[in-house]
Amino acid sequence: MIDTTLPLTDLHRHLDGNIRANTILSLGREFNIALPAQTLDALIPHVQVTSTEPDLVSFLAKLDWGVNVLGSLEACRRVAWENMEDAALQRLDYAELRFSPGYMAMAHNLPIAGVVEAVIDGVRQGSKDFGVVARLTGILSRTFGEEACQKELDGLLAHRDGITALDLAGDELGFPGSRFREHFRKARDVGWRITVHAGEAAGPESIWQAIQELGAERIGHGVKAVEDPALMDYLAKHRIGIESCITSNIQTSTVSAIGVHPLKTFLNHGVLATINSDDPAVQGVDIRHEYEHAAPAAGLSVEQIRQAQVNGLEIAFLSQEEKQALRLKASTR
Ligand SMILES: O=c1[nH]cnc2c1ncn2[C@@H]1O[C@H](CO)[C@@H](O)[C@H]1O
Ligand SMILES: [Zn+2]
Repeated sequence: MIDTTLPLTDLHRHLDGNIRANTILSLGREFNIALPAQTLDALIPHVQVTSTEPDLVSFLAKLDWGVNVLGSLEACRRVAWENMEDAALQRLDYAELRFSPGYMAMAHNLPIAGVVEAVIDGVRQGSKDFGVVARLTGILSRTFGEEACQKELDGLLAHRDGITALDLAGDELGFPGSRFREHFRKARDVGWRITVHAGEAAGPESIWQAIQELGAERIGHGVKAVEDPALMDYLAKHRIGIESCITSNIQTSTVSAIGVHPLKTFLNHGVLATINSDDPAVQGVDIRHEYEHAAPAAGLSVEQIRQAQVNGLEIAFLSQEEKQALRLKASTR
């Protein structure tokens, strides 16, 4: 189902939602952190979603052990580098990795700007070592409020050249985008691209808000857009990309069953929708699973899956020249 003559992209992957269970064990030992289990098998249920969670916030709690073991900046660098190794193992040509430096810094009170620097460094090194093109998106974790997000933004701005875009993630219902207008104005002022998690836990109004007030050029999840025909038309007309993450949407109970996932509706409507992973290690899936199993189960035809793959490069935060280089590489392998 993956067309190997086209670049394979993953535009929506949380680097801090993709910390290997084995690495959690190893860092737990290194920093003497009492983990809920000492063996891989026993740890899995604590760090991985094994069935559907009742809502987004319960799902997000599964990411906590991964960041709780980040006891040093070197640990942050390590998980960033391992994310690039994972990207290569999954045969990605292009990975957009996102991370919340404030969330990663929290448990051990690490300097936020230091976390940003360590992640940039780990991803750069990994990109070289494994030959996968990567870009980084900074996340403001809305769950911790406006002030914490301002500190997070400052840390990201301290290394602005290593960052391509800004995103807003976390508890969408409790912390609406309207609280973060100023943060995103600053991000646009320094020339960052904008993508926002919206229409996942909240309704279509949250997607309108992200576009009109935060300047979102792409939307993470956006599942609730199908409830608003005018929004569907707007997304298609203005080429606002949708980063769909099918398995994630089932596990967070955002979508009630895989057969009714709206990705095929987006594609039928001419929306630039794409297939992505979200938090692979926490979900127990990878991008290939999303293309080969989740997308067909969500009712996508072979042609629609191919269209989603084409869209992945189309809406990537890359220049036309960078996209063309990736197309050429894929078409001649
Ligand atoms: O599916 C998701 N929806 C909303 N927020 C998410 C999702 N997965 C992870 N995060 C959030 O992203 C930050 C870490 O990168 C954290 O704020 C985490 O809660
Ligand atoms: Zn996400």
